[in-house]
Amino acid sequence: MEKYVAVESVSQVFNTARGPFTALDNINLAIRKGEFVSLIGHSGCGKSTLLNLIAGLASPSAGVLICDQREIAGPGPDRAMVFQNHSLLPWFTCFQNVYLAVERVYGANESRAQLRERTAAALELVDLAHASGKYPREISGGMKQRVGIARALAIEPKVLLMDEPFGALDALTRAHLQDALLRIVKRTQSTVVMVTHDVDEAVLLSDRIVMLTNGPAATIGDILRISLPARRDRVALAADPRYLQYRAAVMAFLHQRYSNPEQGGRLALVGAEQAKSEQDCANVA
Ligand SMILES: Nc1ncnc2c1ncn2[C@@H]1O[C@H](COP(=O)(O)OP(=O)(O)OP(=O)(O)O)[C@@H](O)[C@H]1O
Repeated sequence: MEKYVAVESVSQVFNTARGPFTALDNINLAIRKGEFVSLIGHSGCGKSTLLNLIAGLASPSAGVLICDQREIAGPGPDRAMVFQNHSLLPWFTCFQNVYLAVERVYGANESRAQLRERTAAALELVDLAHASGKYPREISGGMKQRVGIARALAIEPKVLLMDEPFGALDALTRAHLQDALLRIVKRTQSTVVMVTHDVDEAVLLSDRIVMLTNGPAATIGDILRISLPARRDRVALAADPRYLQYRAAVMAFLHQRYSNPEQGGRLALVGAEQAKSEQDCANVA
């Protein structure tokens, strides 16, 4: 497998008032170009910490992270982040918010007309050309989030990093944006790493789901490869036995092998055999 993003023996220890806190312990993950990978795990297990390391917003305590054969040593235009909170500048229009990012990356080498063209194309990609002159306060939460995605895509990052991008949205808007994201990344062939809490979202969008164990010292507990057609129709998938099987496997990991730490701590590993037999039952049901 041609690895494009690589996380090699990465650990992250934070210095806290109560001493060192190991958030991540020995994470190894290789992601190929164009792959869509979701990170899932209970609250506080270290998903954002891992995403921030790939973004270059923090350095690991141990190990190395690589993007396109270069060590990640800080943030760069090859990796763009979309946050749960869209973080748009309220005094700028949608167009200006996207333009600002485009100018920062391409301003030195391209004319203003080219920068405007890039900005308009990105807004078009998320179906927001009609709202480009509006201010963030004048548009809905889902539209703001789409501007955030346009801003990230406009700089043509090699890797799109998303931290619960649809977490704050209602179910219908979320479904609409998930479908839009699937279409967009198919068109742009972007490599995507997305943090999510939503099992259905993970199965619908991902090529692989990386499941993290509970912290502290979280590590990768399991990786599930999703072999579903690239063009995924949520309505058809809802009754697809493979979809239900993948869903059950993630649920078994989250609720049996590693249940919520806030509801009883790190439970004993149920074991692959039991998880598998439960998964088989779910398949039959
Ligand atoms: N700067 C920091 N200093 C100390 N501890 C930190 C720091 N950042 C994160 N942590 C701790 O590391 C662990 C992982 O945090 P992280 O935010 O990555 O989890 P998460 O899986 O993204 O959680 P959530 O799903 O709730 O957003 C948590 O216990 C958190 O308290």
